[in-house]
Amino acid sequence: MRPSLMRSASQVLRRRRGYSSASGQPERKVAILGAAGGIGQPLSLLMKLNPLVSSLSLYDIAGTPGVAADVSHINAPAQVKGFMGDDQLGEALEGSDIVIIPAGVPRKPGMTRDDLFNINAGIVKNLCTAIAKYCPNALVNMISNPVNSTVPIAAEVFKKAGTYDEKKLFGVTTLDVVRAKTFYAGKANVPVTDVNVPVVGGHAGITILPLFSQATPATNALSDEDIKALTKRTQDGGTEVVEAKAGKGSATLSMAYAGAVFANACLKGLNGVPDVVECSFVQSTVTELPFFASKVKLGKNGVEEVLGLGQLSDFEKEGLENLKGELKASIEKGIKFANA
Ligand SMILES: NC(=O)C1=CN([C@@H]2O[C@H](COP(=O)(O)OP(=O)(O)OC[C@H]3O[C@@H](n4cnc5c(N)ncnc54)[C@H](O)[C@@H]3O)[C@@H](O)[C@H]2O)C=CC1
Ligand SMILES: O=C([O-])CC(=O)C(=O)O
Repeated sequence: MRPSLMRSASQVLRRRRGYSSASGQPERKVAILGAAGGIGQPLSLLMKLNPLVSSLSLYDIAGTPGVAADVSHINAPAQVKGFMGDDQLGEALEGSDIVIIPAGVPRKPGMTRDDLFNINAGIVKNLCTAIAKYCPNALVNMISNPVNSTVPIAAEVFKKAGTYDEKKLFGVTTLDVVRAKTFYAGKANVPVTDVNVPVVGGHAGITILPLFSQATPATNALSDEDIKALTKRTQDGGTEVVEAKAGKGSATLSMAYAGAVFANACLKGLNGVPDVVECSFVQSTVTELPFFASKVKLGKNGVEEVLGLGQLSDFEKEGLENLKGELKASIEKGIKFANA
């Protein structure tokens, strides 16, 4: 066969198997729910730029035609489509490999993440009901706060629909890791791009537990007081941004970055790249709590393995015990809401 004919035959075969002819990567559809919001817009941009994405579906209750038209002009491979309103939610979701959810209201100064529960719990419940119907096999990346409750809500909705797979539901806590890395690098005076810090627990106040004793590159330049201050700054990172924005919302740009990092890790896992590990808030047996954030190995079906906590310092052991009460209450609040 002529080389050009051989090439086109293999392209047809790849397309039939769901492979993109151009890149040799599997076709991957990513949907973003809340795509016209403060996080949604820069996250849409970053996902359009991700070469692993072949189809990008941008859904919101308003504003998505403009965002989709804008992002679609970027000369990157992903095909972009905008969807607006309930009527178009099904089409937006159908065939999705990953659904990222940054839909809902953000904090204003003086509020806790739990103060968002009353509005965001209902939004997440409705969106997850649609996910169960239109793309029950998708990985779900939950960004909407309070994550400590919205993830259990999603799990309950999926259980009721008979579609729950604990390997496919993730609370996105990557921003805590991003912050811990940045703050550690600044204090330890090491190159930020080399830094790794696991962050475990949950995603609110003291439930955010960075494990600086496991940070790499290791340093002995930090005192116990330094570690305490770094821990507190990581736990209060969201509030630092909320206060600086003075009523105009919470972290959007750093969150879009973190959301894109986590979605990219999920895509790599789905595509069979080995040893992809990120921290995430998932169904867990690492502690006695039913959901917990820790390092997670990502694979072709989502969670391949929930990794343990490793060796903790006394300060971290104390932090772990102190966070359990609040985290348990937030999880139970979500479960109760979903079953009401
Ligand atoms: N997990 C994390 O680390 C972080 C989570 N967040 C959370 O992300 C959420 C979104 O934050 P922002 O983008 O700043 O808020 P935003 O208000 O700028 O955008 C939210 C978007 O959600 C949309 N929306 C509302 N109801 C919807 C529905 N039923 N279906 C689809 N879209 C809907 C709105 O139209 C809006 O475009 C908040 O709950 C915030 O607390 C924010 C930062 C970090
Ligand atoms: O603080 C907030 O409300 C938003 C958030 O979750 C974060 O920035 O970590």
